Amino acid sequence: MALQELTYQDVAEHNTKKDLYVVIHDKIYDITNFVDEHPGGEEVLLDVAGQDSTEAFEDVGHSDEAREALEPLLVGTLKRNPGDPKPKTPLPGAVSPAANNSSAGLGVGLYAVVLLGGLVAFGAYQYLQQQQSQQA
Ligand code: HEM
Repeated sequence: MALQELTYQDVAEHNTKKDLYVVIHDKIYDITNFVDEHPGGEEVLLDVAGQDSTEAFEDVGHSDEAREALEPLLVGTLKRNPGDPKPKTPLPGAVSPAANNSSAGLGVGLYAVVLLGGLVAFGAYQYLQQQQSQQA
């Protein structure tokens, strides 16, 4: 079956046990027939029915097997509209370029702040040393 492009609103309509879609890493899965098989129980899946469950899925630390179990359930990809929630936490080294950029941006930003703080402290230390040696 060809993959559909669905919006959040479309996915949100599939939020019952008999018709259950979830979004994981911007891909849409029809997990209706998987709910009863889920080793983690149906409750957690019903909690995220029709929603982005990337975070919930990744927080559990699902195995490669679990990821493989997703493949046959794929029905489409997510089409983000302006104002939709941002992508959830990406996989380490994830394929989604948008998600990757945002996390890389934060990482680099954080390094920059730490580095800058270090430089300022070092500069101040040097300055004080110089002042002291001039006084002596
Ligand atoms: C929608 C696609 C999902 C699939 C295909 C899936 C698949 C699996 C599989 C195969 C396992 C067995 C352990 C493993 O191989 O990692 C598992 C365990 C588990 N899953 Fe999921 N899962 C999905 C979504 C979720 C979500 C959204 C949650 C939300 C919290 C969740 C919570 C859990 C928990 C708590 C376990 C551990 C159960 C235990 O060890 O007692 N799963 N899942």
